[in-house]
Amino acid sequence: MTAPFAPPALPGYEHLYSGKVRDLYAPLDEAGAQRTDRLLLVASDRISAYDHVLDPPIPDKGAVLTQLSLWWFDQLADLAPHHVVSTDVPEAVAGRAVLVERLDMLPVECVARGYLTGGGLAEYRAKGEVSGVPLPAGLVDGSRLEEPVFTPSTKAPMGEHDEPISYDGVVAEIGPALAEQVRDLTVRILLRGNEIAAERGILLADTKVEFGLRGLDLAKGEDAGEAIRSRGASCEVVLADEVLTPDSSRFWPAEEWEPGRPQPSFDKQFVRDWLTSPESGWSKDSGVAPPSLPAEVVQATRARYVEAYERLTGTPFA
Ligand SMILES: Nc1ncnc(-c2cnn(Cc3cccc(F)c3)c2)c1Cl
Repeated sequence: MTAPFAPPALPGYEHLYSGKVRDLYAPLDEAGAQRTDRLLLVASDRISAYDHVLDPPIPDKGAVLTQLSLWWFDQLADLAPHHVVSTDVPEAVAGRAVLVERLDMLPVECVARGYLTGGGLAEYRAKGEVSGVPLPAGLVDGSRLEEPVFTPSTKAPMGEHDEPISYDGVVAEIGPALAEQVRDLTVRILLRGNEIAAERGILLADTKVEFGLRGLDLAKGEDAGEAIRSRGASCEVVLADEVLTPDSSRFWPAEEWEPGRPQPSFDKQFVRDWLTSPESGWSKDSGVAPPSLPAEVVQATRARYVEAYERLTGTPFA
């Protein structure tokens, strides 16, 4: 992906990969070779909407979401060990990068939904179920589910959309023990997240987490999938990537929740409203890149990220 905003070169690190809004680096050892036990996860200020990376970046978005994720890892430490090693990172990415333990990642996007919307709602409307789980009749956009439903998907190749898979598909991919463990953990993480967030006026409609294995000890050239299926059940499951951020989860302002229509996004509504207003001169089905966001939309969006962080953590964003 030729990112419009090139990720910074970081001395002592090699850039490995860039997603829409995040960049991945490998620390180098004294000989200049990639360390194989660590990664540097960098959150940029880029914001994505309607499958486009928008312009300009949102100042401090990367730092706010990194600090929020670190706070959640700490809140969830009794549920699952995590991959964070250090926040001692290069000055160029201070506050918005994390040094993490390199894990053997499970090839599953672990999604749990506490409220029905988006792709889950579409599947429900078509089939009366989501990811093979039957749901009661009469649910509408934004309906709260009795308990969160695990709706996993495969990790699509770069730039493509993840494909929903059934729970049995997850079992086939990673084995029954790990499948049950990640389903249970994903649901518990969303429940705990909502216990904490609801008190602060935020609903987490759904979330996507990723897990990696500690202790798989892949041999050179060994097939990871095979190793996971055969030895994964005796490894430690570690919560990786980012957790319960507005980029990995749908954040809704609790006081505006009203089932039966699309819910406003806590953080992205100003962007969506402007992009879909006549003022932008853009149409989301046009397939062309959206115009640059006006300064007031950028500032209002920055303020919503800071507000989410301060409400949830109870700490002023520095
Ligand atoms: N602890 C880990 N061990 C091994 N791999 C990963 C890993 C690989 N990819 N991703 C997603 C991603 C995170 C940031 C920036 C990107 F561009 C992509 C996460 C992790 Cl977090």
